[in-house]
Amino acid sequence: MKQTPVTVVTGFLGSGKTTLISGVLGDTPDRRLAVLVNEFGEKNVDGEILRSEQLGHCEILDLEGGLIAYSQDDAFIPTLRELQRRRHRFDHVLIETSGLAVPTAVYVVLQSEEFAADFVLDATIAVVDTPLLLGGDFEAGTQGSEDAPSRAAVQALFDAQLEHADVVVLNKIDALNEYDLLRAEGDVRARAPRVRFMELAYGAKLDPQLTLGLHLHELDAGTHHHGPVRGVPGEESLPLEAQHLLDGHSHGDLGAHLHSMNTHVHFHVHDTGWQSFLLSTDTPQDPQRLPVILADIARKFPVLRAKGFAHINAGQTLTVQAVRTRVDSELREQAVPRSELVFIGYHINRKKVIQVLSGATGSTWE
Ligand SMILES: Nc1nc2c(ncn2[C@@H]2O[C@H](COP(=O)(O)OP(=O)(O)OP(=O)(O)O)[C@@H](O)[C@H]2O)c(=O)[nH]1
Repeated sequence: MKQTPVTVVTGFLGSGKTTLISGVLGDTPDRRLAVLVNEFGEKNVDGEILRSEQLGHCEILDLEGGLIAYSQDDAFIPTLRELQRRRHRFDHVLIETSGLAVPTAVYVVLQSEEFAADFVLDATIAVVDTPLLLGGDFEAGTQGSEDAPSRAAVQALFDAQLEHADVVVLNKIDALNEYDLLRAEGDVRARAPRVRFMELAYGAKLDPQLTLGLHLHELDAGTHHHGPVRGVPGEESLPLEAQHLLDGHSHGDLGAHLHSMNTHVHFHVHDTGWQSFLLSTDTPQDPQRLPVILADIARKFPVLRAKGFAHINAGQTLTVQAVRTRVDSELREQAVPRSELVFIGYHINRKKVIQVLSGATGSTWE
């Protein structure tokens, strides 16, 4: 049996990974897909969203616990093992990494003795929130300024995700003009010159042919190679002369492999500045007011992402998706027993968020 291709979808918090994957799943009814969703936070909202679309040809598996780790991983490795046993049932595996992860740990696990013969990396796709990129939100701030640590942490992660991508998808581009797109492409190329393809996703839609079955790493599968692809035409496809620039990601022997594991640990040591917490309440929420309140909270505190479900009444639920101060919400005819929102940010103060949220909504959040 051929190796099962694995596509890794990475991208910063709220860039549109789940939306994009959901579109790909909808467009590929003929493929049997397994989707592994890894979220940073106590609750897997993305997994629930994908499952709610009821796509019979896909199996959605949650990976709890934040970041996929190199070893002693109690979520990713057992799940992959489980998929390995049922490999004949799937044509392709998609892994959505958390918005705070760099996908190198996934590569190392895929290349390990246990999995290398059965799985092969197809491509790593990084999804970019283009308006935020153009707005300078992924730039480090002025040294000494109050938000400098948070901005530096955001930039480091954003750049690291791009650095490991084969394909970068410029997302949320619906309202952008050609000049903006060229500027965004230039910015990405300057940060990550080794990216192979740039794609534009209008309305978070991408042709599945540009997403699945790219075979960008197949020729290298036996040689533990995650660097430039040798099988794709064009000058970008040539291997880099200075392979050491790949920071341990292109290697043909075990020594280099071990080296790569060591050099990448720093990306996965959890930066304790990143925090996430789940707040919930039993009190029904006002669907008009809640989004306004959440935008206000993102203005007051370093909350970069908030998402979840709010209980409105016996028959209605508000799905809430906030990326910084931009809050999307949607009323659904579906009941949830209580409101649950996940907040993610850099050094956010849970108590202060509770205070403002409880005061503004007139409910006790805890
Ligand atoms: N306007 C616009 N909004 C989008 C687009 N793609 C995604 N969004 C919105 O962006 C928000 C975040 O989208 P998600 O798909 O949940 O992002 P994500 O990368 O999976 O988020 P995390 O897993 O939390 O990192 C949602 O409100 C989406 O509706 C797009 O192309 N245009």
